[in-house]
Amino acid sequence: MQGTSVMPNLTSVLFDKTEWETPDTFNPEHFLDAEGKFVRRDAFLPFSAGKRACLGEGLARMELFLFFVSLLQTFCFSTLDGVQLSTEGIIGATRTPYPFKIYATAR
Ligand code: HEM
Repeated sequence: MQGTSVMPNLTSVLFDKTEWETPDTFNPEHFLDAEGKFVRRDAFLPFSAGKRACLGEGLARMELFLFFVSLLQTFCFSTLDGVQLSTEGIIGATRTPYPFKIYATAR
């Protein structure tokens, strides 16, 4: 009906067991082929798709790249002994990780 608000739930595709080998695990190999080269996956839609897709995608990708590359060039990150980090999160308008502690050691 005209005027109806629609909120797509991207979790259904970003954690789709028929699209991802290990959807509940941090697994960079989701984006690597057998030779270790980057592969684009159609199911990776954090910025949504179609006419109402994110207008800030280019800016967000650039900022995330600069932010994480600067951190990784400066620090080594590790977990506290015996602590296993969880990919579970707090569900709201976005999915946020539970608070966690890690070591950041200067490189
Ligand atoms: C990691 C960062 C970001 C993610 C994951 C993200 C994700 C999304 C998603 C999924 C939508 C579609 C929402 C819907 O279904 O209606 C959206 C819309 C939008 N985003 Fe982003 N976004 C990010 C950063 C940004 C930034 C940095 C800007 C602007 C500087 C931006 C501007 C917008 C705008 C204007 C829309 C509405 C587009 C429309 O409805 O026509 N976003 N974003």
